[in-house]
Amino acid sequence: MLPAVVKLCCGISYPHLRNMAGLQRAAVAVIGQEITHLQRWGWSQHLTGATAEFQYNESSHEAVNQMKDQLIYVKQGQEALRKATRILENKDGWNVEITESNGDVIYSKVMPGGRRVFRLESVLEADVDELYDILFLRVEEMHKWNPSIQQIKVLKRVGPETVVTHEVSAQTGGNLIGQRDFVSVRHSCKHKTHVYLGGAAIQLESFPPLAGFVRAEDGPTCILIRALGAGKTHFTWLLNMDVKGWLPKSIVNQALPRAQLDFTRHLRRHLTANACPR
Ligand SMILES: CC(C)CCC[C@@H](C)[C@H]1CC[C@H]2[C@@H]3CC=C4C[C@@H](O)CC[C@]4(C)[C@H]3CC[C@]12C
Repeated sequence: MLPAVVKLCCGISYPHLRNMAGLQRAAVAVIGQEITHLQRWGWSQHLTGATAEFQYNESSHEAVNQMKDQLIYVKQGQEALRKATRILENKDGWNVEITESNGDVIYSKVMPGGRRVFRLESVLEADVDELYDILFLRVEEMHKWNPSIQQIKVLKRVGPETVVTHEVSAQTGGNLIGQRDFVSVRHSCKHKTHVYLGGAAIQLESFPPLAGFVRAEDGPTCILIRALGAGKTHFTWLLNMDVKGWLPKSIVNQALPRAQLDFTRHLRRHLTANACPR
């Protein structure tokens, strides 16, 4: 019962909870209560002190530490989403960058510190669940329909709403920036009529930059999908990327909105190819 409650509380699937002895379960219970508390009141500072008041033995130590790690990823994902939505909510300073004949518009804005971020607004012929499935649940299949991506691998499934991913962009002809790889935490927040997909670059000791690759940083970023009815959705994508490497700003600021238009074009094509006959 208890492991199930903890799993429900934090959305973490953790197989060896099932085999825990009394004291270990009690340690987990303390964390479970803490998680419930954090979820109720918002994530607060006391995450690192979550288990401090409880004495647990050696064998449960590792399990508890792993749970703490997982909580940290969830917290990072939530923070990325919060920061990215704050950028989107601030309506000041956005300029139209590109207007497409299909109605897609890309706006851009210079953030304090000088980085230009891009916001794509688009209407897609798909429902919220379908896009959630394609963009979050089947993230590893993205390279199959999007030639800008060489590979996406889920490194850690932290829970149903949070994953840690390794992404490699493709070396395509028109890509002036060159191939990049990213390690990110991706966090989703799904409701019936809207979905938030947030993400941010993270450092993983177990996954240092690969030789021959420039490790770029994506985020804080988010995609917001909103149902419009009649099988249509509004798609907002904040692209906030540090591509790293030595590149003139003008090249980067041209390539990023291009990458957004390419992405949406491939996504539309994939949606049409997958459409069920009505
Ligand atoms: C211009 C060069 C450097 C990069 C081109 C490829 C870019 C557009 C690719 C590389 C990795 C990709 C991201 C990989 C994973 C996700 C998580 C998913 O839930 C929504 C889409 C999103 C956020 C992708 C958006 C497009 C993306 C940022």
